[in-house]
Amino acid sequence: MGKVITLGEIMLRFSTNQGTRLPQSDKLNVHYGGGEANVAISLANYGHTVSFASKVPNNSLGEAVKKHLKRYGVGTETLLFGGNRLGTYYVESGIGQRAASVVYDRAHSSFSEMTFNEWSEEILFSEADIFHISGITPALSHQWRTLTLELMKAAKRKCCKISFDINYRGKLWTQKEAGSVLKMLLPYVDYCSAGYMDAIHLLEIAPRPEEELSYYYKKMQAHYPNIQVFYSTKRTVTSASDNELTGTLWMNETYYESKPQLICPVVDRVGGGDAFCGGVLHGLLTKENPQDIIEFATAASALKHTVEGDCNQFSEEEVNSFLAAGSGKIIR
Ligand SMILES: O=C(O)C(=O)C[C@H](O)[C@H](O)CO
Repeated sequence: MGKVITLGEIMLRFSTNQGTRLPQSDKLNVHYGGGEANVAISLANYGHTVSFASKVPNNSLGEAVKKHLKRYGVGTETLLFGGNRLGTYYVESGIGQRAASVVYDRAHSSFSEMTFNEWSEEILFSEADIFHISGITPALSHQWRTLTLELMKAAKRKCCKISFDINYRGKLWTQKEAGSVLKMLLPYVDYCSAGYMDAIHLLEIAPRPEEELSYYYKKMQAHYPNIQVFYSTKRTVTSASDNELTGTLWMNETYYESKPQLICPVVDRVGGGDAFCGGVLHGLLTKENPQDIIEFATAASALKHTVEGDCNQFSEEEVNSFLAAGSGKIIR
């Protein structure tokens, strides 16, 4: 097992019940969300030593975040307290052909207003194998663009592998802004979650509709030869409650695809990408065979779609038995 540090913003998430729009809701379900916190929880579920670095207000909401992370076995020694508020976001659940939609209310949060590195490099990266961060963080402020780069460089000095999920969020910044920041960050990355939309719209790789995903991975690696592993999912969406998910991986200059996983019905898609990322990182830390890595990560993501909330709720054993049994079986 390995030691992993993930860093990012954690938020309170409020979501409607299916079939209810936000403006008509008089009750909302409460969960925690945040891409990097979700990855930390997946890895803790699989038995890794993992700590989450963030900043939350020094009040009972911040204390509740700490309890949430501890409940899953995520280390909180790098969770800072201070600042003004805990970011929140609202999810209007999708149903049938109507997609889910998100409203962020995270301006002036304790994390987004950080202006300098408040962590000690020693504490943050000591004995860590992987430092995981995502494109959501540099989207939060100009200061975070500089800080993300600084932290990546510091992690490299400590010989950590850098894992980066592009996680483009169009409600936080434009493609142009994201593209120019990515150019600065990607030279430090070892493992990258990026799909063909990222390649075309953010990394300026000319679209070639006749080409498969492997073409884009090859092109991205030609631009960034430091990145050893690329991965993403291909999703066939038949409706908001019915998806087929295929995991893809570029590793050792070879393209791998998982068998497709049918998710029917989709209970909650949010966090599916983080569960996939957690599965890939777990695979990179523990598995030899790239095909096994991508099968595990895709199954982990498929399972996440069956539960409410952003976090993966399944252990390594449960993901493996889902893989072995296939969907739709009773486990006795
Ligand atoms: O969108 C964000 O900024 C979040 O981190 C919220 C969710 O947890 C995330 O999108 C899931 O990947």
